[in-house]
Amino acid sequence: MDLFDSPPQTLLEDAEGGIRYWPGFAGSREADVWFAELQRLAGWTTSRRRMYDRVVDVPRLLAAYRTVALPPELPLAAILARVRATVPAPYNAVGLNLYRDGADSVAMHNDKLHTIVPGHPIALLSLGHPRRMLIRAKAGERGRVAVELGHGSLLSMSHASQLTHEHGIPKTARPVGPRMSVVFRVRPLAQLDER
Ligand SMILES: O=C(O)CCC(=O)C(=O)O
Ligand SMILES: [Fe+2]
Repeated sequence: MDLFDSPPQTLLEDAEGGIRYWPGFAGSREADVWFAELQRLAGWTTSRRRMYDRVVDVPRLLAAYRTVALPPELPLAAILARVRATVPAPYNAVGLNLYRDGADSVAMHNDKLHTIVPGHPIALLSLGHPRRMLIRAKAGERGRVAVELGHGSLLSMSHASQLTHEHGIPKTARPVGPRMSVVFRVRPLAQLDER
């Protein structure tokens, strides 16, 4: 069977496709090129967030585009076409995260519900050094799944899964190189500029 026809691993089942993982979504040479171009050319920014009574740096770099205005020097249109062929949806926004080293992370969360349209998935391409994602039920037994998001892999998460589960990329003390995620979402029109 061709690598690109490989079926996904199902990490969570629900009525909307659950959470699925394609380890070999992109070939490693192609993923190398995407990583290098995005690292060099995307409009990376730092951000600050209120955490309780403090304002802290978001521990990763961010970039965001609407799919109707993708900069032509970035490989995002090609990536989007490939992602849509595997996880079809009318994606209108792409957010990029760059984890510079093991100190960069994203805390356990679900994607903000007012910024994603019900019924549509979130599709997440990973590039660069593998990092572990934890997925945990919000209630009940709180069973936990860990998935090592490899270079060139794709993860899809249903909208429904954002109601029942949290996900995050914990910091790691292991020496790790940079890792990027390229996250396609269907945003409500009024929320297109929100991350
Ligand atoms: O980088 C990742 O794999 C996760 C990013 C994420 O959860 C988000 O951007 O909401
Ligand atoms: Fe998320």
